[in-house]
Amino acid sequence: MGAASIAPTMTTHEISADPPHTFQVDLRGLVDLLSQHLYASPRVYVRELLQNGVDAVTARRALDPGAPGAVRIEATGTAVRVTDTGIGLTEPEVHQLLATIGRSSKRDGLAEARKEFLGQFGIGLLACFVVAETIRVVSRSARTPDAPPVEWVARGDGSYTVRTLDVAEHPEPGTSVHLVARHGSEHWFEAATVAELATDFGALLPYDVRVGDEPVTGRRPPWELEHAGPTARSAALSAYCQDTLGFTPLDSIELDLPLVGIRGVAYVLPGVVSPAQRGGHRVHLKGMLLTDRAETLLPDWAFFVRCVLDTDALRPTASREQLYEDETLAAVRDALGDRVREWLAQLATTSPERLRRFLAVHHLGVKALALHDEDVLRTMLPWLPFETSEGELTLDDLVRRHRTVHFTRTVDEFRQVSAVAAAQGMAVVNGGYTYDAALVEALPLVRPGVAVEELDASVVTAHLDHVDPAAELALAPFLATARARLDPLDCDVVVRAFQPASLAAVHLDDRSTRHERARAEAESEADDLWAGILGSLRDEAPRARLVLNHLNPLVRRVAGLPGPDLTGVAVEALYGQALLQARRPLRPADQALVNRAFGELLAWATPRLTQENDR
Ligand SMILES: Nc1ncnc2c1ncn2[C@@H]1O[C@H](COP(=O)(O)OP(=O)(O)OP(=O)(O)O)[C@@H](O)[C@H]1O
Repeated sequence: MGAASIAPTMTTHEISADPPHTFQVDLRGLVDLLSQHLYASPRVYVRELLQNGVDAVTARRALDPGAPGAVRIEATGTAVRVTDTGIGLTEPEVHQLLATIGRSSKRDGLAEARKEFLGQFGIGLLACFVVAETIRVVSRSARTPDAPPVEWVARGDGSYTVRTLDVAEHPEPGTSVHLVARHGSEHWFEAATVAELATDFGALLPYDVRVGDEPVTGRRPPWELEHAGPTARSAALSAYCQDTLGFTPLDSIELDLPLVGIRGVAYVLPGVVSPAQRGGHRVHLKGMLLTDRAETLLPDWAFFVRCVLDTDALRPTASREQLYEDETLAAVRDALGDRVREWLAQLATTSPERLRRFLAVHHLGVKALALHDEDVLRTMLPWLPFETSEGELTLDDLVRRHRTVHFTRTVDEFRQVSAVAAAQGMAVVNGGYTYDAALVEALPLVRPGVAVEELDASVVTAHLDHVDPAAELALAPFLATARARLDPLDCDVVVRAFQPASLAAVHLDDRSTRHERARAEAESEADDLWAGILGSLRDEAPRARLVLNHLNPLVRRVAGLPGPDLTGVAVEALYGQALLQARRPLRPADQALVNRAFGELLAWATPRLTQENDR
C-alpha cells in the first residue's frame, strides 16, 4: 500500500490489515550496548554463566530435592566450559528461552517461586558475547526425561542452529555451555583469571562449584559459623574483613536481620573518611556476589562502615552491579541504620573506652547522625569532642563548669575571641566546624536548664571593662595617633582593661565587617564597571577594632612613647601581632604594614649596628 493511499478517514482496522511484522534484533549492536553501557567489565560473563548453572540446579532440586547440585568450570585460555547438573532444556525450550532475547523461565510462576532464582531479565547469556565468538549449549532436560539431548550453537552475528543429539552424547540431565574466545578476549579465558573471577563471584554459593578440580565454594562466611567464644568470633569476622575488603576493622557490627532477609557484617573503618565519600558495600544475592560497590545500602550518615552481606530480599538492577531502588531497599536501609545506631548506644553503656576510640576517628559521622536523629543526639552528645576555649572537651564537661555555653559560628570568630572570653570566665565552643554550631544549639534539648548563646565580636567587646575616665583622657593624644595610623586599614582603635593581662591587643570584627572588607577588596581589584557596581553595594557596617589592653605593661609603655612616629610604628606592630594571634589571613595592605613596622622596630632596636653597616 502506497503512502498516498493513507487517507485521513482510514480506520484502525484498515491500518492493521497489513500482516504484522516482528522486530529484528541486531545482535552485534545489542552486545555492544551491553558491554559498553550496562556492564562495568567483561568479567561479568563468568557471573552470568555461574548464575545460570546455579539457577538450573535450584530448578531441578525443586522437582527432585535429592538431585546432584554441582557446577564445573574449565578454562583453557581460548575456551571456557561450564557444566551443571541442573534442570536442562528441551529443543522447544532452547528456541523459546535461549534464542529469545528478554525471555526468561525465571519470571513465570508465583512471586515466591521467582524469589528462588538469581536471574530474571533474560539477557544474561548475551554477556557471553562480549568475550565469546560462539556459544554452544548442549543440554538434556530433567523435567522431560524422554526428550533427546539438544545442541544450540549461536554466533555473534545473531544466527544460531539447533539439532538434537543421540542420548549417548549427553546421557545425564543438565547443561554444558561452551564458549570460544573472541579474538582479543583470550585473557578473559585464562584458567587463573577464570578461577579468580569464579571465586570472587561464587565463593558463598550454596552448591558445589569448582574450577577444574579446585573447589570455589565450601568455606562458609564467618557469620554463619559457630565459634569457640565471642573473642574467637570477633577475630574470625575481622580476618574475613581483611581478606575481602583489605583492612582490619576498628569493630565489627553483626547484621542478622531476618525480617529484611539479611545476614552479614558492617565493618567500622579504621581511618577517617570524608562524609561525602559513599561507601562501597559488598552485596551477595543468595550467595552470588552482586557488587562490591553498592552505594545506596546504608543511610548517608553511616559513611564510617563498609558492609559485607548476603540477602535474598533485594533486587539487582539489570547490570546486576547496583541495587534496585524500591521500598524493600528503603526498608533495608532503615533497618541497617537502626542496627548501627543500636551498636553505638550499646558501646556507650558497655564499653566507653571502645566508644572513645571510635569517636576519635569518626566523630564527624556521629555528629551528622546526631543532627537528624534525636535518640542519637541524646545518647551521643555527651561523648562528642568539641574545640572550646578550655581545650578539647565534651559539652558535658563544659556544662559541669558553666551554666551558659557560648559558641561562635566561624573558626575565625573563635580565634578572635576565645582567649579573651576564657579570661573573662566565659565558656566558648568553636562552632565553625561542620555540624558543631547546630549541635551546640541543640544542647538544651539534652541538658535542660543550660543556656546557649551565640558570641560574636560585639558581645565580647561589650564584656570588656572601660578604662577609668581620667586614664582615658590621658590616653587621648596616643589614641589619636593610633587611630590615624590604622584609619587607612579601616580599623578603629579603642582601649579597654581585660584579662589575660599578658594579651596586648585583640583584633575584633564581626561578620558584616568581614563581608564589607571582602567587598572593598574585590572593588579595589575590579575593573571600572564592576568597581562601580561593587561600590554601590558599600555598607555602613561597623569597622574592625583593635582593642588595646590597658592592663598589659607593653601597651602602657607604647602609650607613653615620645613622638608620633615611634608611637605609630608600635601601634602598627601591635595590630600585626593581633592579626597573627587570631590567625587572620593578611591582606596585601596588612602584609606591607606589618613588614614595615617590624623592619622599623628592628632598626630602632639595633641603631649602632645599622649605622655601622650604612657606613
Ligand atoms: N544452564 C542452563 N540450564 C537451564 N536453562 C538455562 C541455562 N542457561 C540459560 N537457561 C535458560 O535460558 C533463559 C535465558 O537465560 P539468560 O541467562 O539469558 O537470562 P536469565 O538467567 O533468565 O535472566 P538474567 O538476564 O537476569 O540472567 C533462562 O531463563 C533459562 O530458562
